This record gives sequence, structure tokens and C-alpha cells, in this order.
Amino acid sequence: MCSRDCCSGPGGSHRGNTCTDKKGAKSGSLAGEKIIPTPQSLLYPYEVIEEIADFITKGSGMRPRIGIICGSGLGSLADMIQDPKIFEYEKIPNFPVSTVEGHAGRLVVGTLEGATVMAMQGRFHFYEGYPLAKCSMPVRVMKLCGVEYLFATNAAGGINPRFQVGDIMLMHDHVNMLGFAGNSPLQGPNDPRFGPRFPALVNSYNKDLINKAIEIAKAMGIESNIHVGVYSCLGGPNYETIAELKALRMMGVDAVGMSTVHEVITARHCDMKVFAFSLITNKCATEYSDKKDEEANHDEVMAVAKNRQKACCELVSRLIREIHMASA
Ligand SMILES: O=P(O)(O)O[C@H]1O[C@H](CO)[C@@H](O)[C@H]1O
Ligand SMILES: Nc1nc2[nH]cnc2c(=O)[nH]1
Repeated sequence: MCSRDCCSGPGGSHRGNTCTDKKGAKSGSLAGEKIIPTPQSLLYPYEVIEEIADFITKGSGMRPRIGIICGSGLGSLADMIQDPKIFEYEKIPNFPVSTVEGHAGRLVVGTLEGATVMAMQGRFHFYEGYPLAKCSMPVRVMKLCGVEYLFATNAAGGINPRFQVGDIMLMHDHVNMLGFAGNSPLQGPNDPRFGPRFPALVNSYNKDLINKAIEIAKAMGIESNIHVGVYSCLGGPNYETIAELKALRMMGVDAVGMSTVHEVITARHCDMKVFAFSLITNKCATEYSDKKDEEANHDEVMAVAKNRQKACCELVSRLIREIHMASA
């Protein structure tokens, strides 16, 4: 792994003055001893994204219309896909590898409820050592594959005291804590073939899709487990302190995690329609207490996700059916 600031994360290395990723792609350079960091937006130029997208569309014989990102423990969303063509991340040129438990590390392309879809069974997180542009690079690949709708899902801690473990929060907005700290997947020179220099993010979460999801939840009889709220992404991998959770609550955050926001920014930048939800896998303590069971842990996150996968799968498949029927 490249330990310097110029490289693209796990698998990177230096050859002479050149920094390479695990497949040997150049991702930065050194000038003598001085490191010139590569701006995030240049880690994956348009042509490289195009190559990856070609690999997937030619390999699957499909141009998927809907992209799904499976959150921690929610890989079963991709298991619903019919006639799947599976691409292990290791075998996709210039693709990162998944390093987190509950993220299998494969791309599944096929059909779901009649719609052509591609799903990431495993996403990339900032805390794995990947820059944000690398974490959200697959969203641009989706775009060039033909994807119009991004479905991003995640496991998150519930800060809103009304939220219970197992509830689903439809995201209608976010607070980008990594952005507050000056980090963005769009940092660096802008390529207008993807989108504008200064993308607006109000109305990022498609209201029609949120309303349709609420109707579907009613039809499923789970409306009491459905909320609409604000998600915030922190860098992780540590979970939050009580003081941080109190601060997030004061800012209007309902659920917290370590993903999704940079994917949504990348998707909106290239004008994709976004639907996103958080499965609440743990309740976040916002008061000091000695109770050990209030500490978040990844085993619990995975176990709750497994228990609730049926409801999440039904919600996603029914919403995809609606989108497909509306355009048929
Ligand atoms: O956001 P996803 O990938 O669902 O996973 C969430 O769960 C993990 C922590 O348990 C973190 O990776 C956090 O972001
Ligand atoms: N940051 C964060 N991520 C999570 N993912 C699942 N639960 C949590 C949590 O409580 N905090």
C-alpha cells in the first residue's frame, strides 16, 4: 500500500518516481523527494471510466438503467437479480478491492422486475484508505454504462430518538461532514463531460421516489417502521463519541454512517436521479451511561441487516418495478 499522499489507497506502490495502483495504473508522481499529490478528480480520468464501463457493458451484453449500491450486510439486494452476470472486483480493470466484512466485492448485472440493473455488492469507504473520488468512482462507471437512477443503501446508527433498530430511513437530505472538513470527490480540475464545476445539491434526493417508497411501505404494512430524514457521513472507522452524536443531533441529523454522501454527490454531479435509504442497525446513545450494550459494533450492524434484508429487498424491488412500469 502506498503510504504517501500521492497514491490511490490500498494496493498502491511506488516505482521510481511514479506512484501506481495495484494494476499498475499511474495515479500520481514524485518530483525528486517532493511529493506532488494528484487531485482527486484526476485519479480516474474520463477515458479510464469509459474503459471500465465498456468492460462491463460488453461483458454483460447489457446497458443497465438502474444502479444499486448495497450497504453493509445488504448484499442480498443484488441476489435478487435475475440472469446475473457477475464481475469480481479483482477482475475489473482499475477497480479497487473491497476490504470490509459484509461487502463481498463484486458487481452484479442483470434484470430485476423487468428493469436492467447493476449492483455493487460491496462499496468503498474512506476509512479503507481510499480517497473519496475512488470510493465513488463506480457511480461514474454506472453513468457511462447507461444508469439513470442510483439506489444507494446503507447501515446507519439512529440518532433520532424516535428511530428503532430495524427501521428504514428514506434519505431526503444529508450533512456532509467530510465536506465541512474540505474533502470532496469532486476536488480537483472538473471534467465537464461528467458535470458542472459547481453542482447544486438541493433536491438531491428524488421526491417522487421518496413518495412512491412511502406508498410501497404502506402497502407492505411497514409504514410505522419508515421515516424520512437526514443522514450524515463521518470518516470512520471509529463510531462516534456521545459529544459528537449530541452535536449531530443538534444539527438536525437523524442517522449517521460512513458512506453514501460522496456517492450521492458524484451521482448528482452527473445528473443521475437518486433514491437512498438507511437501515437503522443500532440506536446511538446521546446521553452518558455505563451501559455496554449502547456501544455500536459491526457484528450487530451485520446481524440487524441480515434480519431486515427481506423488507429492504421488497422495498427496492417494488420501487424498481414502479420505475420500470412507468417507462414501459
Ligand atoms: O455505510 P455502509 O457501507 O452500509 O456501512 C456502515 O456500517 C459500517 C460500520 O458498521 C460502516 O462501513 C458504515 O458506513
Ligand atoms: N458512523 C456510524 N456508522 C454506522 N454504521 C452502522 N451504525 C453506525 C453508527 O452508529 N455510526
